[in-house]
Amino acid sequence: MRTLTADLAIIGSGSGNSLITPFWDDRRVVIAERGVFGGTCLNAGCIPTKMYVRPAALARTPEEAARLGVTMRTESVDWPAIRDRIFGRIDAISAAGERYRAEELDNVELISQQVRLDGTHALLAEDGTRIEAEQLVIAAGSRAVIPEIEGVELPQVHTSDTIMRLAEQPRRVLVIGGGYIACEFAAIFSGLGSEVVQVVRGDRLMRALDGEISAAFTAEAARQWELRLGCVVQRIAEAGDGPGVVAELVPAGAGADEAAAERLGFDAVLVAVGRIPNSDLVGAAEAGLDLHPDGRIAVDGFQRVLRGGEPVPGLYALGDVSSPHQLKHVANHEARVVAHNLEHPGDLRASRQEAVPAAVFSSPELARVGLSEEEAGARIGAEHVTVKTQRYGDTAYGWAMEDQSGIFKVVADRRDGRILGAQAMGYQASNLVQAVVMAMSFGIDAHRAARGQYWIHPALMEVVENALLGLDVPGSGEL
Ligand SMILES: Cc1cc2nc3c(=O)[nH]c(=O)nc-3n(C[C@H](O)[C@H](O)[C@H](O)COP(=O)(O)OP(=O)(O)OC[C@H]3O[C@@H](n4cnc5c(N)ncnc54)[C@H](O)[C@@H]3O)c2cc1C
Ligand SMILES: NC(=O)c1ccc[n+]([C@@H]2O[C@H](COP(=O)([O-])OP(=O)(O)OC[C@H]3O[C@@H](n4cnc5c(N)ncnc54)[C@H](O)[C@@H]3O)[C@@H](O)[C@H]2O)c1
Repeated sequence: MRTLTADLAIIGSGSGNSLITPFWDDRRVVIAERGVFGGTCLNAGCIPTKMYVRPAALARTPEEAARLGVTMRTESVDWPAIRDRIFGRIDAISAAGERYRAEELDNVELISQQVRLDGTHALLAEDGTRIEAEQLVIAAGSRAVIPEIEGVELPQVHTSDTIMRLAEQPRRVLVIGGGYIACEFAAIFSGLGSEVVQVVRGDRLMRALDGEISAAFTAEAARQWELRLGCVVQRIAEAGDGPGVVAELVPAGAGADEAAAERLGFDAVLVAVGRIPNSDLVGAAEAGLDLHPDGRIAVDGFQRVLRGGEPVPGLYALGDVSSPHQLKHVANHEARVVAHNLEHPGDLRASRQEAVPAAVFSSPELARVGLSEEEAGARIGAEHVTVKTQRYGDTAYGWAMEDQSGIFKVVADRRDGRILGAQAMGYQASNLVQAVVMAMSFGIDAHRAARGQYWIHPALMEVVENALLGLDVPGSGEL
């Protein structure tokens, strides 16, 4: 059995890879990766999905153009060309990153295997290699939940890991789920011209969002692709007469019912019903680490892993394996915090928990930060909450776009004007929400944010200005 000793050992080459700063040049580092080098965001997450979102949005352009008096037509979509452009770039970045770590740095050893904790400061690889480390970081990410549906193991059934690499664009796609991944892929495939059926257990999409935004988004989605709300897939089977599958849909809660089942044919199925932390793959429970009920590794404010409620010195976790957010910008931030704490154990920094934004790059785009109206009411009492929902269509740029659906909702405490959150649906929603992220992060109240700066006229950002001006907060109405 080989034993390696290291100053730092890292599980996971996603956000974990960024921990290897110049500080470690004269120290020994081991990084373990069981899958493709570079992690989820690069290889199968944020980056390739958004590289599909853009061509899908372009393919939808004729609809908007028609409202503005311009006649356009999307002639065709070349799926293999789109796919190869995306993965031609991504696969090369992943391979170069792996080569750099494996071959070009004398102080870093890449273990391309699954590793498990052996206690809190050692790892065991599949080939028996033992790695003893003074400090250790668990950055093992999360993986797709596979629902218990008969036929889910068929090759036509995909997760987000595989669906983007299909050889051909599917003519008909079944999307199971109503969250981030399902809503992004439903928009991608429908934009590119596939027939999409999205099956959701509940009565609306993106239920985690503000009720008003999620209801408006559900209506917009239903206009663009087929939505089956209050429905579940009870079985998927080979079609028999071709390469596709047949899926049986039944009302949610109905139980197995042959007679009530509706049978629909598809070329591909995407299951997107959530992601679970990879704490089991690293043997976190066996090592005695504290776990949340959803399987996340428990950490303190400095990202130190907890064991029996106490931080384990020199053991950190970051990203999807420990975060409730499962977002890349959160994993990146936590990696910067952990990088600092590894290098300065006597001067620990805490990770930021406030004003965490997120966007869903669907059609239309969605974005959020902070509390929804319902959450704010529960937190400070509904009587103290003031909200404003600003329609894009009631601003100058909204007229230019002839926008019919965009909305930007902001929530504040009417007593002191503190901004509590914002949610948006529409063109560039993710960029618009960033203005509120900035105000919340730097403690700028709603009136100051609206009136304490210039807003470029007639930019789309005036949607945010008008939303802030519409709140009933101290100072509102003043020039
Ligand atoms: C389809 C999709 C789209 C997304 N889009 C966005 C987006 O637009 N914006 C956004 O903010 N977030 C998005 N996300 C979420 C984002 O990708 C994740 O939050 C982020 O990548 C998590 O980073 P991480 O470093 O925690 O984990 P990862 O990047 O997943 O890295 C963990 C690595 O650890 C490895 N590993 C696990 N266990 C072991 C073990 N025992 N031994 C060795 N190696 C191990 C894994 O193979 C993996 O490579 C998306 C996710 C998906 C799936
Ligand atoms: N743009 C982004 O930032 C982005 C994009 C994709 C993914 N992500 C991250 O990845 C995470 C995982 O994405 P996701 O879409 O898989 O999860 P999600 O939690 O966003 O949505 C899961 C959906 O599946 C449904 N569901 C759960 N169990 C089910 C079952 N057994 N049968 C049918 N439906 C079921 C839920 O009701 C929900 O609609 C997200 O929460 C997000 O943090 C982020």
